[in-house]
Amino acid sequence: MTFLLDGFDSDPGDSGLPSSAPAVDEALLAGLNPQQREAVLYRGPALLIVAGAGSGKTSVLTRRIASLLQTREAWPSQILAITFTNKAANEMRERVEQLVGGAADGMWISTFHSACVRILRRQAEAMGLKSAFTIYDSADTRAMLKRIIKELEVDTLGLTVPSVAGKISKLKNELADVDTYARQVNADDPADAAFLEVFRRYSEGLRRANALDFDDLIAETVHLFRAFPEVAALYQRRFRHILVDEYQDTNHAQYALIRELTRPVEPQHVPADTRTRLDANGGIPGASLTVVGDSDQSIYAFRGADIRNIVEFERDYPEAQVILLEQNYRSTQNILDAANAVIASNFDRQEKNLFTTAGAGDKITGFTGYSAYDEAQFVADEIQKLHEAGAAYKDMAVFFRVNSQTRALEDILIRSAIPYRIAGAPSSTSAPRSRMRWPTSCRSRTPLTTWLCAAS
Ligand SMILES: Nc1ncnc2c1ncn2[C@@H]1O[C@H](COP(=O)(O)OP(=O)(O)OP(=O)(O)O)[C@@H](O)[C@H]1O
Repeated sequence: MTFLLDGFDSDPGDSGLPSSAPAVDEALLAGLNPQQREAVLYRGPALLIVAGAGSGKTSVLTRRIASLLQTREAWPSQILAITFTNKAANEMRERVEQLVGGAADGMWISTFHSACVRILRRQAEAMGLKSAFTIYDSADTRAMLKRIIKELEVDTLGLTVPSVAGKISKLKNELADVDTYARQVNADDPADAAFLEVFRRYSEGLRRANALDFDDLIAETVHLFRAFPEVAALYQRRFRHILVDEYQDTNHAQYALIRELTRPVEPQHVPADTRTRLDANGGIPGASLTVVGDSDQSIYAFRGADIRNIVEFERDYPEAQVILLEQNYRSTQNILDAANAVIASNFDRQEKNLFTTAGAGDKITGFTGYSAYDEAQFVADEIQKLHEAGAAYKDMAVFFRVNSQTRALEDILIRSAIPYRIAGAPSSTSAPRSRMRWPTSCRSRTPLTTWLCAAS
């Protein structure tokens, strides 16, 4: 087996982890508050930046990366920055490039999934896969599961495509495969036994198709590193600075991946000609890890995010430095006080108190309506008032807890001829509206509802 990677065993300067502040160009630090500045400049094995909403974490992360490049503490290829979305990765790359220009070329700024795809394509052979493996998206997964459930006729046991897909995803995010699950399953329970068989056939189907699903990308990379320490060592040697954004939303597999990547390189995996500083045992110290997050902003618990990853960071990395970013640059103090009061009752959180120098601002208005339509009418009236006072519609936003709540507001906005756009969810108006909105009236068949039903 041959392993190919970019040249990286020649650090710029000393590759160790200096603990004193580096000589960073002051222009890069311009405008930062003292905590942000410390978060950019701190050097050590592990750093947790607890960043409240709107506290400038993106500015800090990008400047931290830029400072590593500018001071030549790292080659671009030695930096791995992980974000949660491709959009965030592109934005971060652009912002780093604005700060250091072409010096950012060759740096890995990507999502967990993209980074794992790159690693797996290079090392696929070790996994018994062809490097041109296919990636199954959720539609491919659903199609295969639908076929398997039908073949096995297990829908009668309550196994649906979404429930099975969700359970398989959860297991993979916990790094459990078919064999691990088989050991813990209750074989006397027909539904459990059926699920195990579906999971088994699904895994075999993926392998026959030389395919991996989204969750496999991360789990298989972890398995690869654990099964082939020499492969893990390649990436441990390569990435000397690992930065992870939105750490509160990492699941167990993502957490395990970061743990593998930040392990020290064992002496037997250190090339004889390395110019990297070695530790007392002749190995290479683990990569420097920076994570940014906020337990109060965790939003992915439903898909396996484990808030303990951030809350227990200091246990996992005992030498970690913790820096709190509490100054908010987006909101007024009244809004922050309300937010602080709400998040104060979150469990498992790092204590912090958001503040601003922007002043108290307007008071918050609370309104309790009698119905969803009552609430929606209130919102629409407020929008009209603001608009008449000179505010542009595009500068206003309405937030919802669940997508289904858009329906009442959309109805009222349409009626009031207020232009709007739904972000992040399908518009409820694309659903068969009259049938869903007037089911009772349709049965009563007044002339108006008859027409509405006919139009649906
Ligand atoms: N030191 C600072 N002085 C003035 N403005 C700042 C400072 N730091 C950040 N900001 C501004 O605060 C806003 C939020 O910054 P940024 O987007 O980096 O924050 P964030 O923590 O990533 O936000 P969120 O997590 O809520 O998305 C931006 O408009 C940014 O320009």
